Amino acid sequence: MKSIYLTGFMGAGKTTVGKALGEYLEIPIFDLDAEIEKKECCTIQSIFERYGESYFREIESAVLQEMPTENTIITTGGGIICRNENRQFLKVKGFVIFLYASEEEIYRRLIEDKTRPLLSGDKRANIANLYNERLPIYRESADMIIDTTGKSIRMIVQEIHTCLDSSENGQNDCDKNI
Ligand SMILES: Nc1ncnc2c1ncn2[C@@H]1O[C@H](COP(=O)(O)OP(=O)(O)O)[C@@H](O)[C@H]1O
Ligand SMILES: O=C(O)C1=C[C@@H](OP(=O)(O)O)[C@@H](O)[C@H](O)C1
Ligand SMILES: [Mg+2]
Repeated sequence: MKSIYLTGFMGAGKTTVGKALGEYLEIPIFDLDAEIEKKECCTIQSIFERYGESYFREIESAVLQEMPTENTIITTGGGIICRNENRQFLKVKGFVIFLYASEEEIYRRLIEDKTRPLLSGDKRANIANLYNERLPIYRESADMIIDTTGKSIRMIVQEIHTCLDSSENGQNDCDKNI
């Protein structure tokens, strides 16, 4: 089985859902941000502060390509789809599940968050700008779309499981209209 890559905006629940999905399906799971922090011995915030976003993006692409491409769940950072190189990699190597959440829900989930450098300052405006810019790209690069808005982690995991089963049987009609 090709590895499953969870994509979506910051706060969509990629890291949280990925961990629960890995436990449920008994598949190993890697979180790209956690792998980057391990490799750099530094938090994501410090990497942005010290070296800037473009350095972070270089490391992110390199780490993406180091991850197993079979039988693994990879939870990506929200910006993975910004680079064409990464989109091509995901398209060829993986099965991409876009975790959607409404902009309002993203804001609610991240209202207290201080760990995401791209949201520092005017959080509402930063979310709105990036969200509108990225939404079509998440959609286009997805093999499956799951709406997480208002759903518990358990519900999302079960929905993904059901959708993966129907996709194996040649059907994939999960939340195509988002
Ligand atoms: N379905 C959900 N419902 C409510 N809160 C959620 C849900 N999924 C994630 N969260 C919360 O949103 C925040 C961001 O989740 P996280 O997994 O780090 O998202 P991502 O990795 O996509 O940025 C965390 O506080 C997490 O507990
Ligand atoms: O959307 C982005 O550009 C980013 C998302 C973050 O990961 P999460 O999506 O897990 O928050 C992290 O990779 C970094 O702060 C940049
Ligand atoms: Mg994450």
